[in-house]
Amino acid sequence: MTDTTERTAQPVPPELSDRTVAVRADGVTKRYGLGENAVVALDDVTIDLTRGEFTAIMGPSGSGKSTLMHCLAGLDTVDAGRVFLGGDELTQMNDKQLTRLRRDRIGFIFQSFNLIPTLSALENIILPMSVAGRQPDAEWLDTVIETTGLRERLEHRPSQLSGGQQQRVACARALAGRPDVIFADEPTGNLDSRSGGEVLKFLRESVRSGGQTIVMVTHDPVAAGYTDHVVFLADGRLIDRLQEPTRATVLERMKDLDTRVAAVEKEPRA
Ligand SMILES: Nc1ncnc2c1ncn2[C@@H]1O[C@H](COP(=O)(O)OP(=O)(O)OP(=O)(O)O)[C@@H](O)[C@H]1O
Repeated sequence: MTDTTERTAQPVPPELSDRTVAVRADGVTKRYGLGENAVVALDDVTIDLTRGEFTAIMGPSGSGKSTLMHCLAGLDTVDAGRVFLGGDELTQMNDKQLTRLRRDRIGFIFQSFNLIPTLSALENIILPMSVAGRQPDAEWLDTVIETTGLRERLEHRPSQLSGGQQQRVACARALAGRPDVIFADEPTGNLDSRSGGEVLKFLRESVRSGGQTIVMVTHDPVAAGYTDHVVFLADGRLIDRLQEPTRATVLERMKDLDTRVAAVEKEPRA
């Protein structure tokens, strides 16, 4: 449950009250450094991510993908603009509230799996709930274990699992608490194409059958082809979107991206 007592009440944009928007960035700007050395990592980014969709964030290296993900997930502060998770404004929350929100309402999947080496697969899967003092929903946990194909591996430690199996543990960990949204940062970056494909199929299935909302940063057009829609960043700005992407249409759009990047770079910043 969200504690609203510690933050200043701010009007929530009315369109968020229909509950179809899972995550929203509204005019978000993020700078790193000061003065001449300042880097504008995000430049007035406005985006709505729909509940129950699988979204890919793509763009060239340094375009702001990770920064956007971190700002949307309450892992980083913004310099201007507002970020919402459902009807709750992250940019009005203090550190304690953000920690609680990330723990209770957001799942994370990282390229490097980030499993605890001394814990078994099952202990890793239920760790966020254990930390939060919550009991896993036994039926849902069983479904997650079944669909990730980990039943025979639950007692194994991460070092006893393949990369693909470790990432499936990380996926199961992210899904087990039924978060409002899962943020995945290059989840298949350390996997061979077969294991990567299995993880992506699983993520897509959790969106299609389970109604999960997933936001994934990726460089890979194949990975983006598993999603419902792709947003493209260049130089900290949102420059394009693609619905129902396939590997081919993503590749085609990426070819066009260089031209667009050149055009964006010519535009003066506000
Ligand atoms: N902590 C930081 N301090 C200073 N500059 C930063 C910091 N984090 C990111 N940046 C800069 O902000 C810009 C956007 O970085 P970001 O990591 O979001 O890009 P990205 O698209 O995720 O890149 P990549 O695909 O290479 O991971 C880059 O110019 C980067 O150098």
